[in-house]
This record gives sequence, structure tokens and C-alpha cells, in this order.
Amino acid sequence: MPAAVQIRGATKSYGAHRVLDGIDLDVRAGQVAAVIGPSGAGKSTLLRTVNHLDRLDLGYVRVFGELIGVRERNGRLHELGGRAIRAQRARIGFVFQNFNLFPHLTILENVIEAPLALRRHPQDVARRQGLALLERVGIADKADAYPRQLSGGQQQRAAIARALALEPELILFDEPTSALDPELVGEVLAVIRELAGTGTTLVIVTHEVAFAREVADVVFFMDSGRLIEHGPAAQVIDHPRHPRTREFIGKVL
Ligand SMILES: Nc1ncnc2c1ncn2[C@@H]1O[C@H](COP(=O)(O)OP(=O)(O)OP(=O)(O)O)[C@@H](O)[C@H]1O
Repeated sequence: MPAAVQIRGATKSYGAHRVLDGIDLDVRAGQVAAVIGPSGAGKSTLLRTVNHLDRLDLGYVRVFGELIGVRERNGRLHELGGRAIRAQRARIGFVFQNFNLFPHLTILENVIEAPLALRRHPQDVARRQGLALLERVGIADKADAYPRQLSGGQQQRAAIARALALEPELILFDEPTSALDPELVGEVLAVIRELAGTGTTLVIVTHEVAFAREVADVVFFMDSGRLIEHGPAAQVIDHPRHPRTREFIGKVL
């Protein structure tokens, strides 16, 4: 079975600033992976390359064996077209820091938009499945409300329901709780915790190191565009080997 996510030689610069510097990373199918590290380390950029929201200068990403955003021809990588990239993206759930719900659609409409447009599910089937997902994240009573009428925690739970609606085998979370007031963080982590037990592969960029230790099978510590250390959560967080990891963990825990 191919790795759920395989990243090789990921390198990317903005101008003279090398944001990703030759990263190799593997996440096995069904694993929960957490990516931690200081601000500016390149965590979000790395995550965004996994569904080609950001493009690599060098290296490649495979998701379940398939090259993402590029194809190989004559030993070189060539960009795929927009339609092919969108089709790949539809198979990968993505939860953004700032929810990214459509403001003009109700919560239920947000959740069923992709199944209706991409999977051509009949309206009643999509609505039934959408309501079940909202039930699962605990906001079924908000189905007909608009995003602005919900708290940040409720909006993020709606965004998770939306990510689940296409039944992805892989879900990427980009700092899902960092835009939330502290008292709302727990309700979103509870939903992610529940997902972590279901066999879906999750990759979570997070500042919540204690949460990473609790749910992650594998933790990746990044600094200055490099992958410094990785391994089981108990090792990387409780017994870090690298001095830079030790310094970071010492500050945040
Ligand atoms: N579109 C962009 N243009 C220029 N620089 C960028 C762009 N996106 C990110 N960067 C820079 O790349 C570096 C890595 O950013 P990234 O958001 O990936 O880090 P991060 O580890 O996720 O940080 P944080 O935890 O603060 O979100 C930062 O120095 C950031 O300023």
C-alpha cells in the first residue's frame, strides 16, 4: 500500500527566502500526523503543497501514490492543468485557519455545495447527508443559519463537516484553532479527536502541542524550512533528541 502522503525534496522560496528546504516526509494511511514548530517555520506552506494550493519549486508530493499537481514526463515534472488539479483537490479535505465558509450560503448549503456540484448528488440525498454531518460535529441546529451568526468554534466545526462531505481519505488541517478564542478551542479539538479514531488519515499543522501529543501517531518538528525531527509523539514531544526541538517544546509546554 503506498503512503497516504509522501513528500520528497520539497523546496520552495519566496524571493531570496527559502521557506521549504528539501523536506522528505511520509505519513502512512490511517495515521494522524501533527506538524509543529515555531512561527514562520514553513508548516502551513508545506501543508498547502499537499493539495497544490502552494506550488513547489523542486521536489514532489504523492497522495496515495498519485503525483499531486504535476505529472512525470521524460524524467521531469510538468504542471497539471487547473481542472486536473481541482479534481485531485476534491479528494483531499482541507480545513483552513479562518474557516473559509461561503458567507452568502447557509451552514447546510456550505456543507452540501461540493457534493451537489462535484458528485452530482440529488438535493435530498445531499441534504440528508449534510444534516448527518452537522449532527456529528454538534451543530445540526445551525443548519439554516449563516456563518456570521455562528461563533468561531461553530464555524470551524461547520468547515470540518464541509471537508468531510466528500468523504476524503485524507484531511489536512491548517492551524484549525489558532483563529479561535481560547474558550472555543476545546470544542473544535473534540471534533478532530473524534475523527482521529476513524481511520481517515489526518495531517494537522498545529500550535497545540499538548493536543498533538494526545492524538498524533507521528509528530514532525519543523524549523526554518527544514524537518528537524520526527517520530512518535511520546518521543518527539516528551524526549526530543534535537536541541532545537527541546528548546521549542520547553517554551510551549
Ligand atoms: N505568499 C507568500 N509570500 C511571501 N512570503 C510568504 C508567503 N507565504 C508565506 N511566506 C513566508 O514563508 C514563511 C513560512 O510561512 P508559513 O506560513 O508556511 O509558516 P508557518 O510555520 O506555518 O508559520 P505560522 O505558524 O506563523 O503560521 C514565513 O516567513 C512567511 O512569511
